[in-house]
Amino acid sequence: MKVTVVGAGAVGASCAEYIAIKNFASEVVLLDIKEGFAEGKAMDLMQTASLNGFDTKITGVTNDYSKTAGSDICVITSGIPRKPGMTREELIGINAGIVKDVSSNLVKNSPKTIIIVVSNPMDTMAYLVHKTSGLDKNKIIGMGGALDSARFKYRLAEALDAPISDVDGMVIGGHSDTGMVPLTRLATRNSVPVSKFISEERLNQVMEDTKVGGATLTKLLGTSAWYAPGAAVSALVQAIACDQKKMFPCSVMLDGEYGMKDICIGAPVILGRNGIEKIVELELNDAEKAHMKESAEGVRKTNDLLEL
Ligand SMILES: NC(=O)c1ccc[n+]([C@@H]2O[C@H](COP(=O)([O-])OP(=O)(O)OC[C@H]3O[C@@H](n4cnc5c(N)ncnc54)[C@H](O)[C@@H]3O)[C@@H](O)[C@H]2O)c1
Ligand SMILES: O=C(O)C[C@H](O)C(=O)O
Repeated sequence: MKVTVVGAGAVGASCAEYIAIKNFASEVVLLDIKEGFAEGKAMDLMQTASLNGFDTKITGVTNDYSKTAGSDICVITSGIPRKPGMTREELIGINAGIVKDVSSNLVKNSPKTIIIVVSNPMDTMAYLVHKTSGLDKNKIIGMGGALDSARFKYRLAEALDAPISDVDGMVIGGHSDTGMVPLTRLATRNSVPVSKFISEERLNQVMEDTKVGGATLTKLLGTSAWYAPGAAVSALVQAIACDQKKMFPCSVMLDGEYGMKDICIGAPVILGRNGIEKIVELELNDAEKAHMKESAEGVRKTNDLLEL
């Protein structure tokens, strides 16, 4: 199993590290445009192998796509992150060109690859890869919901004063400060709806804190987060590589599901060796449907800025 990660920055390196530590891939190629940077990150990570007990071979390359040939899975993290006060959507001007070039180079060298898009604004970047790469739709996956759901569970556990392993919940919709749809109605603590334990007001607070999860970290860190994003990407890569048939909310091209077409937006999917093996349609209530519709309008507005 060969995995390429483009962008050896904060998220790319974190993702490569988690993939290696989980020890399921034979090879991870880190590629960056900055001279020597990916080589340095790869060497540093390889020097943790004997300490962390993994056999995955990590190599770094400067913009040499021939070294990515035959990748089963490629992850795109190249591009700029936001600074405090910015939205993800403001990154489109720089990141769209980068993502388009990178995905075209990846597909040229690995025509059968599955691509996981991470660069922001992620739903629009996933849409761009759908429109320009020629890959089948099951092979293009946007990572956002897995991270947002992890943050949702963190906030739920905090509100419930419970261990995170006790809680379950999912965030669908767009990966943006206003577009996320945390499904509070379906969130549980050991199968019991969380509304049994906390007030509606507290649950609304959990929802709002979840939606601005990325912005909160960006304000604290001065740039956007990388540990949980890297872990979320590695979980998707593992689900595909190990054919786990696990369910994650991912940005997926819809064709009638959730009443939408021609849009990439977060919805639960089953991930396995073929990438997106199924889109799971949940029965949403009217408020959730309205929230999803509003979220989609926001994503479409950003998609309209693309020069396709
Ligand atoms: N979808 C998500 O949930 C999620 C989570 C976190 C970050 N992100 C996004 O991921 C992206 C990367 O974030 P980061 O914190 O790792 O940024 P970073 O600046 O640390 O790393 C980005 C790397 O991309 C490289 N790069 C730029 N152009 C390139 C090109 N054409 N080819 C190859 N490499 C190139 C840069 O040299 C840099 O090393 C940002 O757009 C950020 O918003 C998304
Ligand atoms: O918040 C960001 O800009 C980065 C990423 O999308 C995140 O949610 O951490």
